[in-house]
Amino acid sequence: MTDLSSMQHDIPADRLPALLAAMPKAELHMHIEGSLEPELIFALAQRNGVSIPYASVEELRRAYAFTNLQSFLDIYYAGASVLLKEQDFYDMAWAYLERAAADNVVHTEMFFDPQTHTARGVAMQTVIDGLHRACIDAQARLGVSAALILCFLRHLSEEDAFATLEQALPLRDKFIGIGLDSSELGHPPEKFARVFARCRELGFHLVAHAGEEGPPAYVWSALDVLKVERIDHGVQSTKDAELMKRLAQERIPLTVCPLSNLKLCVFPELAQHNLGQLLDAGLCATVNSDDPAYFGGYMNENFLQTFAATGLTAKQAWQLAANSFEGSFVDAATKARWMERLNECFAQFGKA
Ligand SMILES: Nc1ncnc2[nH]cnc12
Ligand SMILES: [Zn+2]
Repeated sequence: MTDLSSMQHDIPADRLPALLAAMPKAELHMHIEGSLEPELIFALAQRNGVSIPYASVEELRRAYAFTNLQSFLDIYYAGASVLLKEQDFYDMAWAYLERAAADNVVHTEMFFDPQTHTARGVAMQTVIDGLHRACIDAQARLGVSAALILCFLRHLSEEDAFATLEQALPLRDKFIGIGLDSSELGHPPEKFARVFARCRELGFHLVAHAGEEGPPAYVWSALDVLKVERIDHGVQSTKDAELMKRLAQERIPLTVCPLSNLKLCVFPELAQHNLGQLLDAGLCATVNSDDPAYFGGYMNENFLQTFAATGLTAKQAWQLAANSFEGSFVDAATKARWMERLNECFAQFGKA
């Protein structure tokens, strides 16, 4: 039997960046529309004859200076306006999946925001078919398993969420879960109590953004009212000791996104990020990219920059990867296989 705890300590500090890049990992929190790179936005705008209010890729990239979540969302929704055809959704997802494979992501659960597209007259089927086809190809051609989670936009009404669910139900075999995203403050989870109850009856996995900018109370109500299985972000939970105890005891996964938190000014510096505190308290915290095209990094960049800034260790790297498998919506046998790959990777680095 391998002595894992000594193996995790035996990795020399100068090998940590290579280990972070090489270790197998799952991504549980990324918005596929947030993977649209400026170059692809321009290419799709030209292909579809859509005009965008930026003269060049550089000018668009310069606009990515955010002060909070809303300042980002305004640009993010504008960027998504170039997506019209099934092939557009496929191309966007495929570009992300290739990047994920390069970062040794073995499994990804991708959020999508159908209301952003159906409000512009794009059919639900166009959105889901394009994304789903990329997921199928990712398994076959990249060896990456990929699944979709449909998110309701919380700045819109519950009635709109119900209508969106109705439109998506004929395609229910193509997504595994339901999430809640967009402007958090002023839109508490309980606004969506009834539609989440319906999604639960239908057998979907449930997640929600909570405690990104919003208070710990939103994390409580995501758990108790919406009955979600994971909390997206959740970094504000450290302000509530009772909540921290509950999250640790129930091993509720928190899908933390360090570069997103930095770019949206949730933390003033990456060095002040509370990821280490969440791990030390025994929470099932994970690292994720959120909207990688907008926040300056995909998975490995999130790991590398966060570890460099906060001094997290190889043992914590192992814990984060293990947490990502634990928190994923796959069967136990698949999780066990990924854990073996993770341990093999650490054993290799321990020897080198
Ligand atoms: N970080 C984030 N928070 C809430 N909604 C989002 N939609 C895309 N990224 C988001
Ligand atoms: Zn998010």
